[in-house]
Amino acid sequence: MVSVAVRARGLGLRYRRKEALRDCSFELAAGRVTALVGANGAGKSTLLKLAAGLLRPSSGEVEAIGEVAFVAQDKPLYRSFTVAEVLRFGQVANPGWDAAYADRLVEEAGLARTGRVGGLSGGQRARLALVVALARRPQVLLLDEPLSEMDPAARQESLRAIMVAVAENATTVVLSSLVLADLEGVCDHLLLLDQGRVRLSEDVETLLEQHKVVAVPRDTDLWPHRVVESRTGERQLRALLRLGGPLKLPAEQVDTPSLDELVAAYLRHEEVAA
Ligand SMILES: Nc1ncnc2c1ncn2[C@@H]1O[C@H](COP(=O)(O)OP(=O)(O)OP(=O)(O)O)[C@@H](O)[C@H]1O
Repeated sequence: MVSVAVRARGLGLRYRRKEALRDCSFELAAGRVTALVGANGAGKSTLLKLAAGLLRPSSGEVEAIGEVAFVAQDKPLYRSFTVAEVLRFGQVANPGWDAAYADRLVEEAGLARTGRVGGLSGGQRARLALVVALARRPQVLLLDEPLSEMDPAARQESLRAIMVAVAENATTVVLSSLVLADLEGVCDHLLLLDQGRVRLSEDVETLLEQHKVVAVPRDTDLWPHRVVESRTGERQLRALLRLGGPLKLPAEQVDTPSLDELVAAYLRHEEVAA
């Protein structure tokens, strides 16, 4: 049986006037990497803060099992501290701190120990925040747009560090991102938020298997498949389908979408009520 590391049931959060999350239910398996995606304002940060215990739900509940580390979008670190001081503070504040691992990660990130946080670039600060989170050896690692300010090399290295942590400690990772291309091949699970609701919470492999892009004559009957998105030309119909059974089309009319394309199509199209 798969053990669950993060579980939400009927989770809702209302900021004064704004309902940021509504009736969200999902389960994330331990040791998996979840990409949390959605448009600006969809509720990603709110969901992570709730899972980290920094906000209290207005309704329902969310539970993360074990030691949780959360890195917020603005990567809060004391600007007047040096990198070495940040690490020392991390050690004092966290009983599970792995100092040797922290040193190694700082070295890999090329961060000078004597440099002050205030003098780091946004991307370097993001890497340091990630080091601090990883060095706590948490069971659940919640990262709010961890890669957004990093250059491509730093993104790759940070993702690698996260993947090593997952492999070594079976860490459960949830990371939000607006750019999915980075996460393709890294995430096992997709949690897609749409205006505060869970639109998809599924295994990435299953999602990719169950969606196809087809280019067919206009009058083709697509039943029993569900059309996520379609574009009709003069004679052709191009559609992203969620399969409702075997797809009986010639191979040249069928393509597999990338995860990025799939998510973009879902985000462009609001759910049509059944
Ligand atoms: N402190 C707050 N007070 C009032 N409304 C808020 C607050 N924080 C967020 N919101 C609103 O709640 C909704 C969800 O915000 P949230 O930051 O969770 O979205 P997000 O998906 O993380 O967005 P982004 O991709 O832009 O970071 C938005 O409409 C936002 O304006």
